[in-house]
Amino acid sequence: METERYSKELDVAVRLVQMACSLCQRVQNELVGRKRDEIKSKDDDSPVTVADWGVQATVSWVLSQYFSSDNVSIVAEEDIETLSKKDNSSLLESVVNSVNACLAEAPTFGLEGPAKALGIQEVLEAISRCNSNGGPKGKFWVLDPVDGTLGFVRGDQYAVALALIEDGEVILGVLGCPNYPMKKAWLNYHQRYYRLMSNLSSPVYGSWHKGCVMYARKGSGEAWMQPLVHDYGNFDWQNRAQKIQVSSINDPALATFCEPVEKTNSSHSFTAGLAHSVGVKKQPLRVYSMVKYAAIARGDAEIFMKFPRAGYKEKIWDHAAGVVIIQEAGGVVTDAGGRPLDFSRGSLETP
Ligand SMILES: Nc1ncnc2c1ncn2[C@@H]1O[C@H](COP(=O)(O)OS(=O)(=O)O)[C@@H](OP(=O)(O)O)[C@H]1O
Ligand SMILES: [Mg+2]
Ligand SMILES: [Mg+2]
Ligand SMILES: [Mg+2]
Repeated sequence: METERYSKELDVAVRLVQMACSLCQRVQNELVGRKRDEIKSKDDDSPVTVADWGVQATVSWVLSQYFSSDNVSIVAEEDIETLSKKDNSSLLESVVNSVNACLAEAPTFGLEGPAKALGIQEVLEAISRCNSNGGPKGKFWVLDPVDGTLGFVRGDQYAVALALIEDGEVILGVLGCPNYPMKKAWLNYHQRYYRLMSNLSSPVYGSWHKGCVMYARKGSGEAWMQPLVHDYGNFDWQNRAQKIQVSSINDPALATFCEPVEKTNSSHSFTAGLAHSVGVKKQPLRVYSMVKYAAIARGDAEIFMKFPRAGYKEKIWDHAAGVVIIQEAGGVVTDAGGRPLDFSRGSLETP
């Protein structure tokens, strides 16, 4: 039956993203509190952390356990170049520890972990196995282990994004948003609390803070959101899933648009001009990462605009999961020319 295709893939992917969110929460608490020396810069000056590598290793390892007969193919953001440098052995050790701590929790998420802890080589192999080139034919997973790493290291919003692509089409998308609560009102409460407490060096996210995981399967006409397992303990988290839909507001004067926090990632002046010209009056909602897609999918905002500077090529892992979730929640995603995003063009770019 058509609707049941990929149900195992979706089930494993949702559990896996839940588990990855738990890894990220642990690392974010440590980073924001203390271990700032474990934030590394990549060649383009963007940050990368134990969580980026740790999630990539964990997702890669679990997918290859569950779908080994499929010759799992994964396109993902990170590689092992920095981690393999002699000077970075303690960083590598932190990654291995975080992967093993995460996999040890696998049964809590209904997944099977390894019989014994993974060694350094196994972790490096799991990260570097995600080197597929993607392309127009066949099936491959796309992973952004931590999207919005800048938000992540600032103790703010970030997302774990996993998607499955077949013959150039996004079939499944799962978006974990550990700092994006199930209800928008809780976010406002959190932000007020954050401002009040911003002079504290310790993590500000208390146990009351709730994150969510969104997911959708292409063609199902449904998109779903569930709370983080980590926030609910092992209690009934799957039954707490709720359907989400994009906003029904179609008057630009009542609409809110989302955009990146960083001006260097998208021109704020260009979007302000565009918003003004179509009658948008409200202030933009600036949020790090694919949480912007999450905000649109459940109707917290109506429009998402991103216009990178000339020369920057968008990566498929920054969009795939978000696009299918928005579409199944009733929304539309296009490039600046009004065309659908093209996920068949290989690992490094959409048009
Ligand atoms: N120059 C430039 N222009 C456009 N986009 C860029 C650029 N540099 C990076 N990136 C990618 O954008 C991801 C974060 O983008 P956001 O749209 O969420 O921006 S922001 O964090 O809110 O400022 C971010 O994803 P992560 O690396 O996963 O954090 C980058 O892949
Ligand atoms: Mg990204
Ligand atoms: Mg990333
Ligand atoms: Mg990055």
